[in-house]
Amino acid sequence: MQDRVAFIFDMDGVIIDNMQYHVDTWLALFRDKGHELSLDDFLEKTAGKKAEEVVRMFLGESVTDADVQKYAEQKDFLYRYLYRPKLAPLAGFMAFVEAAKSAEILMGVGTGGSPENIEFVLGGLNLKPYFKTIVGAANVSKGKPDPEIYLKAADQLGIAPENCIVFEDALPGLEAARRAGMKSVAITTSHTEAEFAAAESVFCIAGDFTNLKPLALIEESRQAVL
Ligand SMILES: O=P(O)(O)OC[C@H]1O[C@@H](O)[C@H](O)[C@@H](O)[C@@H]1O
Repeated sequence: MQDRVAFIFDMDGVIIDNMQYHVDTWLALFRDKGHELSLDDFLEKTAGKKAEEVVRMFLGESVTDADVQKYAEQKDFLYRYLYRPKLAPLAGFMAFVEAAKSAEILMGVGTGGSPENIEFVLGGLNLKPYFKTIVGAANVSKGKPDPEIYLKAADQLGIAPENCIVFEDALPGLEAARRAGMKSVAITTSHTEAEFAAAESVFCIAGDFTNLKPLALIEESRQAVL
């Protein structure tokens, strides 16, 4: 009998297409603090990190812990305010998780998002019942590309890392999956297909979930030699 497989979904950029809102609100926050950032690679540097890590990355160690917390909350409040009217699952996602549920595939979420942002997305879209575990920024000491988020999710699902398939849109997230020993499906909401060329854990690239079928994907991951 073949080992049981689990799906672990990144949240932002995979379950919903919102990463531009995170970028815009981060840049607004830093502008407000006197730092005009116009980095092409902002997303690559920050996606999937804990918000506190992102604040420290650009404002340094001189900021107090209380201010780091306050700035992260200000940015996330603005993000939720701006993104709320657009809140919707990525195309095909609902049918995909319904099919995975019918096939009794265990599912979890591994995100760098805060508890408030997780509730906003997964609570707001009534998605929480699909997931046996939801690991977020508050549950780990390090955000992506550290593998801690994905390893913790695998552990809570009770599935060995090599039998977990990660769904990711961000390069640090794919690196986290690789370091966790997991294969990945790359979703092109934040990057082009070409930008995933060096991502070693990726066995499948898709724009959204419309053409993805859970059991076919598991078969494809088993055949993939990475
Ligand atoms: O893509 P993930 O892991 O769901 O990460 C979401 C996080 O990604 C980071 O880039 C943002 O700065 C956070 O604010 C956001 O919550």
